[in-house]
Parts: sequence; C-alpha cells; structure tokens
Amino acid sequence: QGTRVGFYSTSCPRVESIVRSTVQSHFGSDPTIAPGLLRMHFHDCFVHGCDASILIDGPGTEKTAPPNLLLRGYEVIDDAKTQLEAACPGVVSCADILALAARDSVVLTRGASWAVPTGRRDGTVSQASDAANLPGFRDSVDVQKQKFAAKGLNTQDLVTLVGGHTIGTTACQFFRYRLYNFTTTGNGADPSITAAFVSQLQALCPQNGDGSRRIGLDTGSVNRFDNSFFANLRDGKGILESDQRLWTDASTKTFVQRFLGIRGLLGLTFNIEFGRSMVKMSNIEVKTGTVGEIRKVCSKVN
Ligand code: HEM
Ligand SMILES: [Ca+2]
Ligand SMILES: [Ca+2]
Repeated sequence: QGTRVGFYSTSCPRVESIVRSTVQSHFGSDPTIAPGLLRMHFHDCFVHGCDASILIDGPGTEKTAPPNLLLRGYEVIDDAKTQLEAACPGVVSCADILALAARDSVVLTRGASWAVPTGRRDGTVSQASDAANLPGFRDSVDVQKQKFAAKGLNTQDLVTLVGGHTIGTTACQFFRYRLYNFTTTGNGADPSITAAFVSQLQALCPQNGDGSRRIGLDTGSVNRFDNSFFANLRDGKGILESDQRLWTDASTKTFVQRFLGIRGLLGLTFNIEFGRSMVKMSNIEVKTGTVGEIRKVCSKVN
C-alpha cells in the first residue's frame, strides 16, 4: 500500500510518543475525545482516503457536511501537530497523526494495541458533497456492505469496524424515530428493540425532548473497548438502526456470533480483529511518495 510501520523512525523518531502523550493529556480532561478521534479517522478514510481532508476548515468543506457536524477532537490533532512541527518541522502528515491518535484512543479505552503503518500524505481537496458516501444510520446491511466494499472492506471488516461503537455516544436525534410511532401496533417502537429496553430509551430520549442529548452506543460499557456491543446486538439493545440490523441479516450475524464465541462457530477475538481491520481501513486510497503534501497546519492546505 505504500505505508509502513516505522516510516518516521529516522526523520521523526519521537512521533508516536508525542501523539500518544497529547491524546493522553486531552483524554485526561475530556474522555469523550477517544470516541471522537476514532470516528474522525473513519470519516476521513471514507472520503478521498485517509488524507486528513476532514480537517480542512472553510465554507463547503467536508467538516460542514451533515454526517460530520458532531465530530470532535480537532483540537487534539492541532495540538499534536504544533508539537511535531517544533520537534521535526515539515515531516509528519496530519493524516498520520489522525491514524495514530485513533489507535491511541482505542488503547486508552482499554482495547488492544496494533502497529500503525505510516507514510500517508495530506490531501488538498475537501468538499462537503463528497461526504455522501459515508454510511448512514438507516442504511440496510446490503447498503452498508456496498459502501464498505467500495473501499476494499469485506463483511467481516464491516462488522468488526462498526464494533467501534463499543465506545462513545449518539445524539437522540439519530435513533429516536425508532422509539415512537415506528409502527402502529404494539408499543409503537421498532420491534427489533427488546421490549423492556424501549421504555428505558424513551426515558433517556423523550419524544419532544432535546434531540442533541447523548446516550451510549454500547449500553453499560460506553467507556470500555470490549465486545459488550455485540452482546447488546444479540439482546436487541442496539441503539442505531444500522447496528441492530447486523444481527438481523444472516451474513453479518455470523460474525457477531463469532465475536460472542457461540459454540460450533470458529471464534474471533474482537480486540485482535479490530486492529487488523483498522490497518485495512487506514490504508484506504492513501497518498504516498510525492502525491499530496505535508501540511504545516492541519486545518488548511499549504
Ligand atoms: C455503517 C457504518 C456506521 C454508521 C451508520 C455510523 C453511524 C454513527 C452515528 C449516527 C453516530 C452518532 C454520532 C453523534 O451523535 O455524534 C456514530 C458515532 C460513533 N461512531 Fe459510527 N457509524 C458507522 C461506523 C463506524 C465505524 C467504522 C467507526 C470506527 C471504526 C465508528 C465509530 C464511531 C464512534 C467511536 C462513535 C461515537 C462518537 C462520539 O462519542 O463522539 N463508526 N456513528
Ligand atoms: Ca479523507
Ligand atoms: Ca464497550
């Protein structure tokens, strides 16, 4: 792919420790930056590849597209970049900083670590309209699979990477429609949500309440990078419609079951597979060599 582990070993040997300590210190004062940075890397990679196009400021850039409005952690990347420009000016790309910060975020939430290949270069294009190929929370499994396949990611990668929802939160506005008037029968909620859970969710996200209120994507384990998210899907406790559908569709359900260690199926260890699939995701359409640039400031092209 053109990226490799240790790309900066002579040009900027402290890059990984600088990024790690920066993420760590921000995490200390605001733990929500861990899920924020992981999601930001995903949203970067799916649009023009992992090239930091998501970080560019200005009217009509990717940042302004609806799926990206609630991303957080930009200040962490800026902070790391400032320190890296002091240590090794003009050497480390913003795209690599984001890839490293996503890994460090998983480790800080007690997930397993993995080696991040580096050597990405930063892109110069960022357009809101290009964010349309990001998956949406109402997408069917077929559409989710298509969008991942378009980036070279298979069904196992899809299930594994969506497992990133083991940490972090969602605004009520993205799933509240599942709780009220979704059906005209029963309690009016999406029947794929287990009955006892509906009233809990309704209490957290009242019908006419604040749509920006946030609740955990992995009920009971919001801050920990574990496989509890998959147990919640099995139990009808997925929060996003797109997440719960991974249990309804036979092709994705098998992988959820394998993460849960269902007898008779070849087991998969979520934390190990996550690192593997992340390496694939973080190599999507990467720019290397002389393509693109090394940005001086992550929020704007040189
Ligand atoms: C079908 C694919 C996916 C869909 C439809 C989807 C959708 C969403 C939505 C709607 C939210 C809530 C955003 C908010 O309210 O701020 C969210 C949050 C999140 N997503 Fe995804 N996502 C997908 C895949 C992924 C992948 C592949 C990753 C990472 C590998 C990821 C990581 C996260 C994280 C960590 C959060 C929590 C963000 C926070 O707490 O600020 N998602 N996702
Ligand atoms: Ca990008
Ligand atoms: Ca969890």
